[in-house]
Amino acid sequence: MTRDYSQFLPTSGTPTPKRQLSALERLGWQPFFAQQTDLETLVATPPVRAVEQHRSGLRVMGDGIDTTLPPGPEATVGDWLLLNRDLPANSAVLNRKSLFQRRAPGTDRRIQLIAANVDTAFIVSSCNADFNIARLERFVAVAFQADVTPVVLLTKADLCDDPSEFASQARTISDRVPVLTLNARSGEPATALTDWCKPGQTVAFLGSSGVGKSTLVNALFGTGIAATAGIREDDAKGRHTTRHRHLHFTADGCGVLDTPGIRELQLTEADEGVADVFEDITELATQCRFNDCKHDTEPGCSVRAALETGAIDENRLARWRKLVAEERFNTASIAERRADDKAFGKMVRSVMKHKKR
Ligand SMILES: Nc1nc2c(ncn2[C@@H]2O[C@H](COP(=O)(O)OP(=O)(O)OP(=O)(O)O)[C@@H](O)[C@H]2O)c(=O)[nH]1
Ligand SMILES: [Zn+2]
Repeated sequence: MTRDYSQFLPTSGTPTPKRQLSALERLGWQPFFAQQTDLETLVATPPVRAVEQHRSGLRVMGDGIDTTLPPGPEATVGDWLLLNRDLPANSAVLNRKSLFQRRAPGTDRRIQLIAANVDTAFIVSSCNADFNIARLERFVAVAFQADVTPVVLLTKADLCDDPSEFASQARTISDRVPVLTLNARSGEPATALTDWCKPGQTVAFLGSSGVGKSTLVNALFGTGIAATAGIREDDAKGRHTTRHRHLHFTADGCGVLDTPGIRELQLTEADEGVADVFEDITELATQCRFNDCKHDTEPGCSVRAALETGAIDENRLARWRKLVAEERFNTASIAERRADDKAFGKMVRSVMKHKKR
């Protein structure tokens, strides 16, 4: 039998909708991964994607492959590996397009890999009291840092008199972040999210409890959920619960990442993500006279000057200060934290002083 290896090779641009996707493409195989290797290697060590993380190992799927790798590879859900059939624990991990990671709590504070190769992060909040601009900015910073495209979804638009009020607030976060309002319980998500939930794409949902993440995931899967790669578990109350990290695929071939860890991602090692969200303020800060300007009382401070002319918003500046402080604190090691304790206390007091509400 002659096998068709053309699926391994990079295609130019995005696949045309008419072409039938290969098994690998339906798992999220993209030119980015194909370009890292060659045909010979791909035949000897077929690519597989990590879809579930268990204590006992990593479940991986490929073209006609569904197996569990013993612990060994430094890999997480979403990763692409080249399966070494003789020594599965030695399977090589391909370079990642994107990566969510966090620092473990506790003393060693190791970096933990949360999810790899996510294309779009839906940052979910609701058109009600859950809506909190600072929290949204924090999630957007985490997504930027991970190299994942953030999209803000504001659910429960059907329960709110004026959803556009929430949307316009969310649009002030960054002009690089689309904002949508919707009723997650209606037919809207299936059509509103199609730009991002395309075959071969991988998406994740971030947001606090009760905002509608599970409802949105269910809407994407429709009734086809039982036919997907990973079957979801239900607890006694019939509510969907996720006990381990899990990537499952819609009938169309869009990967949906379900992980409890990703919902409460901390802001750590995310200075670039924060800088991206507050691009304007970051840019101004580079123009201050002093490199270490605290934008407080220093002469020649561009940030304060912009504040005075109304070029930047006072509340937004306060949120930036708080996010920068939070990021620094989370990223610092325990030893650094002890050493910086005094400095940090001072920084917090200074933030509080600047924060009007
Ligand atoms: N009317 C209306 N109800 C919604 C909407 N989105 C979610 N809900 C309801 O809000 C409740 C919480 O939704 P979930 O999807 O369970 O929220 P979640 O974000 O998955 O919550 P956790 O699993 O706790 O993280 C459910 O009763 C949903 O039916 C919406 O857009 N409109
Ligand atoms: Zn300054």
